[in-house]
Amino acid sequence: MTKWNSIKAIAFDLDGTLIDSVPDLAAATNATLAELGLAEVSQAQVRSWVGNGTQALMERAISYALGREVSKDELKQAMVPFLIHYEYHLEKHSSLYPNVIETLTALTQAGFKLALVTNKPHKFTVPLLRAFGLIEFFDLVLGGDSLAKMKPDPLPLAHVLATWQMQPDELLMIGDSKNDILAARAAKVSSIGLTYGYNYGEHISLSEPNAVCDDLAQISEYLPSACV
Ligand SMILES: O=C(O)COP(=O)(O)O
Ligand SMILES: [Mg+2]
Repeated sequence: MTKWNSIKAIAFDLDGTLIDSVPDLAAATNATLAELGLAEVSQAQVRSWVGNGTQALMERAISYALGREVSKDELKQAMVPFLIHYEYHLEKHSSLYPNVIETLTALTQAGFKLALVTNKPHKFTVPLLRAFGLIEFFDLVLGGDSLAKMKPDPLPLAHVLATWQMQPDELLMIGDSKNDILAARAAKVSSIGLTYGYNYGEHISLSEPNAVCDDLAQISEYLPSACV
């Protein structure tokens, strides 16, 4: 098995990688749709719409419920209740995937620096990380609105590299979505795709990450046992 001996830092995606957040995203989506007098959608539908931030999720949900495109104004109005509902639901029915704490603990102890690079708005990311006891693992947390562009743009990963004064071959991106893999490729960073998360209903291997894992614990097989 190839080991990436140059890796010193790892950028983790959040939704579908560390936390199964769809139950709460679906609850907030449906509470918003109900306020707008629209029919509920299923968790499976929400799962296929997650990936480009909360605004894109709401746009997809309302457009599905209305059966037509959503205007900028309609979306802006819908985001007001959605943000309130998501703040309320946030972690209530979400859960950690297997081996998350164990893997992050082992990586930290081995000396890797960890960044969290999500498309979720920053104001939800930090409380969610806190609620699941993850915040202390990360030296840098970037939300989808922290910079001018979100994944699949390479900007967030370029920001991590610049902040830590690292070369692309020293960083590894781990995520469940094509947005993570495309962002990594564009930043010339290697990536591992996870099969258990959300990827618009597509298998992550179709996005051609450098490796594919079914469980987060498997990523250590690709890394040196200690970061020197
Ligand atoms: O908020 C989203 O749509 C996806 O978030 P993620 O980048 O952590 O998967
Ligand atoms: Mg994700």
